Amino acid sequence: MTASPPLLSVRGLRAWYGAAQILFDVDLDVQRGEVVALMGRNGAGKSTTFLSLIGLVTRRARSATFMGNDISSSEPNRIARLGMGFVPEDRRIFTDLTVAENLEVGRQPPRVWPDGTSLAPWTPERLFRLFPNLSEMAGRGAGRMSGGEQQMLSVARTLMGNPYLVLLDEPSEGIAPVIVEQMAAAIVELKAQGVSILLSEQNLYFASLVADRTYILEKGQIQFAGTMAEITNNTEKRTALLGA
Ligand SMILES: Nc1ncnc2c1ncn2[C@@H]1O[C@H](COP(=O)(O)OP(=O)(O)OP(=O)(O)O)[C@@H](O)[C@H]1O
Repeated sequence: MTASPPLLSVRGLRAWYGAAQILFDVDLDVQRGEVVALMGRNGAGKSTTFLSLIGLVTRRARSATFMGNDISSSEPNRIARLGMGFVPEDRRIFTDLTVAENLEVGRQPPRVWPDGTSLAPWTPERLFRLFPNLSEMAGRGAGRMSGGEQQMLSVARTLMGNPYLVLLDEPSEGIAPVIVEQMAAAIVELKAQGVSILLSEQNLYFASLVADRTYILEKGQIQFAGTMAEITNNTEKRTALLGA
């Protein structure tokens, strides 16, 4: 039996803000069902990698495929329609809508994998089981939530789109430790339910809790690719690339 092609496969990804080149020949793959951590210090290029994948910055790639489709120069709305979900670092929830209304904004039709397996559609009820905090505040204005609760809502709203792959930008950043633990537990549960995730993360502890593999960026280049165990045991790389 041959291995199935990666869900996401990128080779030679470069990106620019104006004249400034930020990414240099980034290669990465995500297989169906994997949780992969894109790591690196502040300014290493993690968010820019995500923005490149969803088509929001100037980018070029030798090749970039998602679900077998060439996305190397696709518009953001096409990439979203193909089933790539994105949770931005700044969350972008609608603060004048309730939690339940925010979820409805994200709702998209159910999807079926090319092999015929269906993706169990996300509903508010199913998401409330994943994030019990949200269920207690379904009618609350989203502006009256803590940063961590807003982060959960942002993830939940993206899942309402039934994405094949979720890009999650710094899920643990700026939230209280107890919510960080809940977020990690939710990601582990999402993986158990078959959701594929590429997340960016600076915190090695958090990444070790949730991810199978990691790519570590430094100055816009991948400087390490391997399993979480490999980076945890590699003191030299860990210190040099993550200061951890
Ligand atoms: N809109 C922009 N215009 C110009 N340069 C930018 C812009 N956004 C980011 N940069 C630069 O691009 C580089 C990579 O930034 P990026 O936000 O991708 O890093 P990051 O790894 O996600 O870090 P952080 O954790 O701080 O978000 C940095 O040098 C940053 O200053």
